[in-house]
Amino acid sequence: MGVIVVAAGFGTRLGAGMPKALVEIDGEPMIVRAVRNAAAAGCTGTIVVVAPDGHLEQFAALVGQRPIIVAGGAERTNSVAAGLAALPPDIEIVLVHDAARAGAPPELFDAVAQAVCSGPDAVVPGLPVPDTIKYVDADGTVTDTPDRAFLRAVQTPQGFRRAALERAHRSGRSATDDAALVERLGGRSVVIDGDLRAMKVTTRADLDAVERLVAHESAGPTTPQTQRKCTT
Ligand SMILES: Nc1ccn([C@@H]2O[C@H](COP(=O)(O)OP(=O)(O)OP(=O)(O)O)[C@@H](O)[C@H]2O)c(=O)n1
Ligand SMILES: C[C@](O)(CO)[C@H](O)COP(=O)(O)O
Repeated sequence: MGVIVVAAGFGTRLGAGMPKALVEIDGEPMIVRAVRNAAAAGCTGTIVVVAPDGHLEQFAALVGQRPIIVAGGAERTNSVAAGLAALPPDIEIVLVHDAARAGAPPELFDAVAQAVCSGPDAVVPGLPVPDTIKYVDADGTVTDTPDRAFLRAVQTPQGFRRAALERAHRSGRSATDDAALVERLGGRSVVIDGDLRAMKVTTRADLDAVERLVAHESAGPTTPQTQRKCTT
């Protein structure tokens, strides 16, 4: 299995004055934490890190020898495509992960990989949505209130049959997640249980929340970060 860790965004909404993947959580850059968690999953073979153009050497020094490092593009979709192009040809299952979700644990990578092996084109971890969601039109008039029992807030890593992901990227479309590209071409995409630790750092408030989550975890019993067995 290959894992593409997209880390080429600049983190405008966080406003840290550096690429977001270099911002530290508990004293460790997000890219280091994300790659360590991906590498600890038993199913992981090749790792590709997609870094901001102009920062490749800096990222290579942080993540060590194992990952392949490539430059990203203007949009997240372009960065995923760059990572996909760098994967060795024999890899058939691909996970796409945001460095901004650095706390996603190794067991989530393995759960996604195993679910892909059971048949669908795309597998997405997701959590129930606690708020009531409204569809609104341009002037704010509510056009619908979907039943939240059928809604999930989706995370990464998202897993794919490589052929389905490549086909989706060849469509030339853009989307905020890769599964949507697969779904638009009629691919079967399924949601499995997500994990709170995979929350995304977008704003300063998110970074503070993740720091609190990590502090809370390190105060309790720890999960050993040993190499896990892959059953796919
Ligand atoms: N051109 C881009 C844009 C985003 N990403 C990556 O996609 C993930 C999710 O994107 P987001 O959280 O929106 O990150 P940024 O684009 O950095 O944030 P912002 O929109 O605030 O600038 C991040 O790990 C980010 O590094 C990427 O590799 N290439
Ligand atoms: C892929 C993603 O993390 C799933 O929730 C999300 O869609 C990324 O969106 P962003 O706007 O690039 O943060």
